[in-house]
Amino acid sequence: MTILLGSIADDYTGASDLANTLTKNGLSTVQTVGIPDPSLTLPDVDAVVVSLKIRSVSAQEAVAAAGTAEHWLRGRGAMHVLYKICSTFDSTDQGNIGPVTEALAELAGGSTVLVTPAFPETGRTVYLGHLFVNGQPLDESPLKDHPLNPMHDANLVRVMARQSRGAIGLIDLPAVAAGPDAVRARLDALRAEGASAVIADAVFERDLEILGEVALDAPVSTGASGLGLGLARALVRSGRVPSKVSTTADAIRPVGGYAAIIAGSCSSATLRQLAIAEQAMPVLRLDPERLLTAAPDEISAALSWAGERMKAGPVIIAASTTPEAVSDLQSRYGREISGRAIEAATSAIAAELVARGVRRLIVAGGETSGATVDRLGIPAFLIGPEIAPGVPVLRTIGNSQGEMLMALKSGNFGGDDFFATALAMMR
Ligand SMILES: Nc1ncnc2c1ncn2[C@@H]1O[C@H](COP(=O)(O)OP(=O)(O)O)[C@@H](O)[C@H]1O
Ligand SMILES: O=C(O)[C@@H](O)C(=O)COP(=O)(O)O
Repeated sequence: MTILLGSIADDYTGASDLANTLTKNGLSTVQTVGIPDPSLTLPDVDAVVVSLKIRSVSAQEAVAAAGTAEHWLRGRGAMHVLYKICSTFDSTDQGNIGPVTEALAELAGGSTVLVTPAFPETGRTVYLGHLFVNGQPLDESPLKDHPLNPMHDANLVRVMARQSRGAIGLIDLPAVAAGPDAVRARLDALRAEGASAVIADAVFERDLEILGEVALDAPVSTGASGLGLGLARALVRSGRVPSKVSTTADAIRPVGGYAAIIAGSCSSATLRQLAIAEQAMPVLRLDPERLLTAAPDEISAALSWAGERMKAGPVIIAASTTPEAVSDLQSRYGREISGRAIEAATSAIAAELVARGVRRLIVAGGETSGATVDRLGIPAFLIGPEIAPGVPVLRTIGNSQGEMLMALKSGNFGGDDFFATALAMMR
């Protein structure tokens, strides 16, 4: 397999979001979970997105894992590697976007890296280095209440500078709108001033097409699905994409079995989606405190609750709760401990449901999805049709339970009726 574009995604929902965007924009794509075992047969594709779970680990651990993935991707022919980060720049002052970006650049010979989390289709735009989420500055958006990485600064030049060794520059919208040569000139000037990375403004898809074209001049870029769109369209325009057989149709053949939804995201979008779904299907609200203090009992109670119900139709099991309840739990048990314990419990429930016949599984939340996919031991996914911007139907490859259909929903993505829409596409 020789690939054109490689990507390292910092979480699993983000990886499926990017794989969806690349597929929609002309690159056949497969999503792997970590570096696949050499015995796993992958289809011949244009792009591979390696999913890692490194968004909230230490910078040192993230750099090491990303370096190994980069080596694997380059070994398969990737000329360009995109470090896929969250469109809401989820990270802390201690990492990991800056350190991983700088490390990947060094591995590739030391270029200044173009960085943009803009993804206009989902309302993420960057202007004068400031990130807006559906029109609200990042620090006033629901991301200010994220359970693991609350975002309190919309100025990405500042945010990334706090995480980086080198200086961070800005390529503003007038330069981007002026076209690829103006961006190249600005990038050269910032490189001469010693910038290790530059935040690039982008408001419309045409801005991302320009940035994608310029990004391909270098071996590494950092961004969200919007930059993926720009890179894919630039590769297609350049005539470098051979026509390969689409794997999408294969990805949605029905699998049967029971259907379940596991939610660990506490984002406002997921809370709304759960409230809507609750009117049409059974929803179990887990007791988050018991997931920390009496997990085995709470897990077996959830499995008993699901037992007969899932034979009649899809069921939802959710740990998700309001920002007030999250901070109350965290003030008593700690942020990290609460998050990880709840992920362990929700993934254990998911794995047991699969053992009992669930073959269509939707997971809401990035960390929650990562824990679940790891627990199930799924090595890779084919990319099916889009359920909502950023969320495709996935078909598992190479897992011991047999083929399953899954959707890994970023907490913030999807319309109010996301769960019903997804279930209708997963038969
Ligand atoms: N009731 C709760 N209280 C505290 N933390 C929770 C609760 N429910 C879920 N969590 C944790 O919140 C985090 C949500 O992150 P994630 O799954 O990545 O969602 P998102 O996609 O919205 O970022 C996870 O670590 C999850 O275990
Ligand atoms: O870029 C995005 O917004 C998503 O692809 C993503 O990474 C979301 O992360 P989670 O909200 O933690 O799922």
